[in-house]
Amino acid sequence: MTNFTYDVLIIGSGPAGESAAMASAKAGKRVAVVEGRALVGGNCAHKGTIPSKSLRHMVKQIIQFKTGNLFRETGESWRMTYPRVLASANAVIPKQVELHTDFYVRNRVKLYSGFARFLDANTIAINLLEGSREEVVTADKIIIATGSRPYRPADIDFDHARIYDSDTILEMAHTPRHLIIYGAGVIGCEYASIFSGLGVKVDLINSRDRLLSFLDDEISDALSYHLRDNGVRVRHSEMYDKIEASDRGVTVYLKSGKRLTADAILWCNGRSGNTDQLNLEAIGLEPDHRGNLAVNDQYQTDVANVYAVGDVVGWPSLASASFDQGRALAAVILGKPYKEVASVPTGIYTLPEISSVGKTERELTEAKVPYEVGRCLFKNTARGQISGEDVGMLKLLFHVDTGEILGVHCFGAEAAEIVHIGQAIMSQPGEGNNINFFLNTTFNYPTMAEAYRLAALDGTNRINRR
Ligand SMILES: Cc1cc2nc3c(=O)[nH]c(=O)nc-3n(C[C@H](O)[C@H](O)[C@H](O)COP(=O)(O)OP(=O)(O)OC[C@H]3O[C@@H](n4cnc5c(N)ncnc54)[C@H](O)[C@@H]3O)c2cc1C
Ligand SMILES: NC(=O)c1ccc[n+]([C@@H]2O[C@H](COP(=O)([O-])OP(=O)(O)OC[C@H]3O[C@@H](n4cnc5c(N)ncnc54)[C@H](O)[C@@H]3O)[C@@H](O)[C@H]2O)c1
Repeated sequence: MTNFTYDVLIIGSGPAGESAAMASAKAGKRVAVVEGRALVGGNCAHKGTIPSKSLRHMVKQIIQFKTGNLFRETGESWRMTYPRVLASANAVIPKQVELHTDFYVRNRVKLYSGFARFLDANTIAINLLEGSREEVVTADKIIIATGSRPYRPADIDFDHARIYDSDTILEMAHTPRHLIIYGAGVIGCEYASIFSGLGVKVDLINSRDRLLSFLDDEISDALSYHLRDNGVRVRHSEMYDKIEASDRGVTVYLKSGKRLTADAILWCNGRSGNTDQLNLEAIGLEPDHRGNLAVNDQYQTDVANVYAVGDVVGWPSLASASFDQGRALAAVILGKPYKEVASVPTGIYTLPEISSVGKTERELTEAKVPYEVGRCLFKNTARGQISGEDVGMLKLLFHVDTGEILGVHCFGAEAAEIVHIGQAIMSQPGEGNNINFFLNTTFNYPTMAEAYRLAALDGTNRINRR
């Protein structure tokens, strides 16, 4: 048998790479991780999930402060600058790095700081960040967990000071008065909430005819309403023709003939898998046009000992799923039972927050499933009234005949948290998944979770009235 330097070598220290590394190391494998950045945590900690969620948290605090009864009485009027809020938000990144670095140290995982590329299916050359040296290592199994980056079309000048993507927006050193956000996917909608919350005038340009069309229609409609209510100008079914930037501003020429001018533009239209620097030709792997790699249900690529997890395999491109994919892959490698990551809840940190799990009304209608809807408006919960966070709704979709919960859709305060109650019940086997759970269980009061009881009562009352 060949004597490799490592049993498992992982390229990338984001959630996918880290969880694969930890699970392999805990099982006694000799594990190494190669990370192109000087610090671990991946784009998740440095550019994506963590900084954007931290920014959003700060903005939410500012809004609460400005709109809270007590503070409003003081009559103070002030504006927070984006750089000031960003600096505060970014304080979480070093904490994340410290936490995650410790995981590698404690689990004796060798960390290489440098860029990895394949020499052959078992051999990696690492261009070390320190000393511009190259080191060559071998491994029995190699995991590609290199994540993704913002897609940058060639006709847009991303070097211009007024043109940002979701990475470079974290370096913007001023507060624009007017921002165009091009691309109304999850990232675009979240940043539209952040900037409108800071009082920036936002135009959100969507190439499709509704926002986040994978959501339940009612929730997507609610998001459109509330973004508009917060001052965002949402423009559907628009595509750019060209984008011009000058010292005075940036202009987006739309294919519809419209012309929008603002102080800056944030490009949020799609991401590409980080595969172009891996020298994949050396092992005969070819990514798709978005830079993503195809894998089978064991996260194995077309090269038997080379696997891929996280954003680089495409859907669902979430930190939450990436952690689980890494762990599932380690189980595959260790020959243990594993569960492919297939059902993932949605948690979208717009203002208001959105979360869902299971089927939408549209999907159930198309599949001809007889279902009923139970709703609870947060303004009708004691907790919503006390906290003042009374915008929002919990919606339960359940089978008319069996009571099986088929979908949970929520927007408003703590939506991404409370959806997990429904998710836990939906994952119970057999009759354990039933709307009656919420009628026969005593919840703490006053809580947002009480919304489940109220929604279940609403839904079952509709059926009982028939
Ligand atoms: C703005 C934004 C907000 C987001 N918000 C959320 C959210 O709220 N919830 C959620 O679940 N997900 C969210 N996501 C998605 C989430 O960040 C990603 O799904 C997650 O980071 C993917 O993890 P990963 O391990 O695949 O890779 P990444 O986190 O992308 O990390 C990959 C790492 O590989 C390294 N690397 C790349 N190539 C090489 C190489 N050749 N050699 C060595 N190292 C290399 C990179 O430097 C990077 O550190 C968000 C993403 C963005 C952009
Ligand atoms: N809270 C969260 O969970 C969260 C937050 C931010 C990002 N993310 C992850 O990051 C990923 C990237 O987010 P994003 O907002 O850049 O991408 P996205 O896939 O949501 O879409 C971005 C924009 O590109 C458009 N688009 C995408 N594919 C298209 C196609 N085939 N044809 C035409 N237009 C298309 C969309 O309509 C949208 O306007 C998401 O898939 C998401 O999983 C998650």
